[in-house]
Amino acid sequence: MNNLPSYHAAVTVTDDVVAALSQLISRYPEDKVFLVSESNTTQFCLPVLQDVIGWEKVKKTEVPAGEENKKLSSVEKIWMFLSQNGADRKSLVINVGGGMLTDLGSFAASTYKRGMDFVNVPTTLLSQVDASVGGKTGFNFNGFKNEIGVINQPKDVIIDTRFLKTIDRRNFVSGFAEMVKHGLIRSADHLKEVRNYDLDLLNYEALAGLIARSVAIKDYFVDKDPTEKNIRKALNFGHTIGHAFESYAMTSGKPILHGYAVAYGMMAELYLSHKMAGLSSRDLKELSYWLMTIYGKFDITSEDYDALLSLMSHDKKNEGKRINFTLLPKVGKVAIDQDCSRDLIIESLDFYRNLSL
Ligand SMILES: NC(=O)c1ccc[n+]([C@@H]2O[C@H](COP(=O)([O-])OP(=O)(O)OC[C@H]3O[C@@H](n4cnc5c(N)ncnc54)[C@H](O)[C@@H]3O)[C@@H](O)[C@H]2O)c1
Ligand SMILES: O=C(O)C(=O)C[C@@H](O)[C@H](O)[C@H](O)COP(=O)(O)O
Ligand SMILES: [Zn+2]
Repeated sequence: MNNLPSYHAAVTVTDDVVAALSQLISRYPEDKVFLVSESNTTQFCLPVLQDVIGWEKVKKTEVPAGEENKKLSSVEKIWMFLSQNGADRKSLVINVGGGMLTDLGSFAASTYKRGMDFVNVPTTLLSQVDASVGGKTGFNFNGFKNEIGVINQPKDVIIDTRFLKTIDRRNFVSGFAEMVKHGLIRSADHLKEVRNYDLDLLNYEALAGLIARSVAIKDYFVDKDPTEKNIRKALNFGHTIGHAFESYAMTSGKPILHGYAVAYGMMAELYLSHKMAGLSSRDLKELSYWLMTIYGKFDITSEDYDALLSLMSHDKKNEGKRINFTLLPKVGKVAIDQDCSRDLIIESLDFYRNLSL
């Protein structure tokens, strides 16, 4: 078990989630521990936790799975469960799921009676390397990604790669995109080891170390700027355009996974990095092409540009009417608070659309 250095929350990468959770639960009154899962993690993940000490006393609820359920009514269901089962400010919520679930459950715990302790047990690659760590919580609202939320740190994050053995390939590859992002924004060496990871072989032993180093990069930025006033925006590379793709796909009835949306966003924002921040044309071509070989493309036409630009204008990093980006002068270096013009964003969407194998 290795505890990564952290700001408020321990981040524990372990091969024994049962022992880690048993130890944490023992610190709370036995009738004050509550568990939130979703339909898939109830099926695939809760059986792993049956031997947690005190498990039979843990009160459990379940919300429907899927990004489309990362919404207010799911939060209300969790609040009602907590309220009807005697949760109080000294209670603990255990969130067992991917990023959709940990965002929802963390928000519900952070707002119930103005806040109770919660621990995240991430069960997807994306949540293990990104979503469960750093305290961003919340849900989608009015067609915008993470429109409602707070930043509030978990008491602990318990990462056990055994949960990853039941996620499907597309969701594995989705999480891989955030690992690529961590390499791009912080470390050429980490990017190299991520790119060398064989997505067809899936070596879980090697993966645990990769996850620990990826989470450490997220931890580095969160530790420096927990409330995203400046350098934490590095973690948002690919997201100004990526979130617009994700929201647009959702409303057009053909949802795309978050990591795929981020990969498409990174392809376009690499172009902006070249034009605005000095990324070499060699790196632009090589990196955008490599991403496309893994993620393919999200089909858009120039007819979609106005809707996409409107979605980008809602990005939470924006100030006034300017659309704010985090860009990449080179691999391992970021340039935050880069405002890009409408025309240049359209150029980046043209670049993205013209990418081909
Ligand atoms: N708070 C943050 O810092 C942060 C960071 C990145 C992403 N996010 C959010 O996270 C969400 C994406 O997270 P995700 O990719 O984990 O999606 P997800 O939580 O929807 O999980 C993906 C799919 O895998 C299923 N699943 C989860 N664990 C499983 C397991 N062990 N075995 C089998 N199936 C399993 C889920 O039911 C779902 O169908 C988005 O809403 C994104 O906005 C938040
Ligand atoms: O933790 C952060 O900060 C991030 O930006 C991590 C992102 O990967 C994640 O998708 C986050 O939810 C996006 O934040 P948002 O503020 O753009 O909604
Ligand atoms: Zn993300």
